[in-house]
Amino acid sequence: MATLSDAYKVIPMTLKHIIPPDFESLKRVPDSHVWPQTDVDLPLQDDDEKPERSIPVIDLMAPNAVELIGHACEDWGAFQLTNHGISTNLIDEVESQARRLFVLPTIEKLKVLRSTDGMTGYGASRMAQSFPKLLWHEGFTIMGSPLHHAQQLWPHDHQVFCDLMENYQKKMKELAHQLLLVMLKWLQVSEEDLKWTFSMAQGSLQLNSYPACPNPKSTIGLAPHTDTMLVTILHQSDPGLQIFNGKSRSWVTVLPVAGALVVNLGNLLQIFSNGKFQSAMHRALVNQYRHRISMAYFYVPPADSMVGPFARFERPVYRTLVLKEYLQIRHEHREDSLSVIRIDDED
Ligand SMILES: O=C(O)CCC(=O)C(=O)O
Ligand SMILES: [Fe+2]
Repeated sequence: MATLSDAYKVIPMTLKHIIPPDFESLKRVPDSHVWPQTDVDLPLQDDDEKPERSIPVIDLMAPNAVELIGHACEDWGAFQLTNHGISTNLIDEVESQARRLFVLPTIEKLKVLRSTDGMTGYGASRMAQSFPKLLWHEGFTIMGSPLHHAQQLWPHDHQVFCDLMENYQKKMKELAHQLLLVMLKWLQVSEEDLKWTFSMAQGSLQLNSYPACPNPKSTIGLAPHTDTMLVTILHQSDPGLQIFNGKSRSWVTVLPVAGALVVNLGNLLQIFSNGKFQSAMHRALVNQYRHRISMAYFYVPPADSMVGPFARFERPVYRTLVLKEYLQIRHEHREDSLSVIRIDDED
C-alpha cells in the first residue's frame, strides 16, 4: 500500500519554503511576509460577524443530524460540531502540548525540521511554496507516533506528548469515520463504496502556530485554500479561521464555540460526491496579541486508491484517477485542480 509520505516524496519542497523565520525576534513584518492588501482585506474584528451569517453549529446527537450535516456540506462545505464525544480535557491537553512545542527556541525546533521530501516534523506549511509571499505560520506534522521527533526535543520528557498525540489521532480517526458514514447516508451511498478507504485510511495531525504579529493587517497566517483530503477536523480556541461564502462572495469568521470542533470538507469529498458537496475555501488570519494555536486532523485514503464520483452518480462530472495522480495535479494547479479533472458537458 502506498502511503501519503510515498506520494509526497515525488513532490519535494525547497528548503527556503520549509524553514520558518524566528518570529519571536521580528519586531516588524519583513517584506517577504507582507501581502498585498486585497489578500487580507477583511481584518479580524470581534464584533464584525453575526453568528447566523457563519457556518452552522450542529449537534452530532440531534435526531436530524444527518440532514443538518448534509445541508451544511452542500451549502458551506463546513460546520461546527458539538456533542462529538471527544473530551474537552483531551483537546485542551493536546493544545497545551502543541504550545509547549512552539514556544521552544527556534534552534530547538529546527532539530526536528521536516526534510524536503518528508511529511512529518517542524516547518512551514506545504502550501507555502505556491504563493509569492511567505506565511505568518509554523507547523508540526505528525503521522502516527511522533516519538522520533519528540525524543530529540525532550530527551527525558516526551512520553506525555507522544501519548496525547497518539490518543488524539485515534479519537479523530474514529470521529472522521463516523462523520463520513453520516455523509454517505445523506448521499444515499453504501458504506461499501468507501470500504477500502475505511480499512486503510491514514490520518495526519497538523499542529499550527500563528505567533502574535506586530502588524497583523499586513500579512496572513494561512492564505486562502481548500484542504485536499476527505475531511478535516479542526480545533481552534482563539478566532482566526475564516470561510469564504460563495453566495455572498465574502469571508465569514468562524468564532470558536466552546467544546465544538470545526469540520471542513476537502477536495476528495467534492470529487466523490460528484460536486454535490463542496470543499470549503478558508484562510487563517493572525492577531497582534495572542499566539494562536490550532490543530487540524486530515483524514486521508491510501495514496494508490481510486478517487472519482461514487457509482450512484450516473453522470460523473469528474474523472476517476489514482489519488497519487490527483496529488500531482493538485500540486501543479492548486485551486484549479478540480477544474482540471472536470469532465466537460458536451462529452
Ligand atoms: O488554523 C486554522 O484555523 C486553519 C488551519 C488550516 O486551514 C489547515 O491546517 O489546513
Ligand atoms: Fe486548511
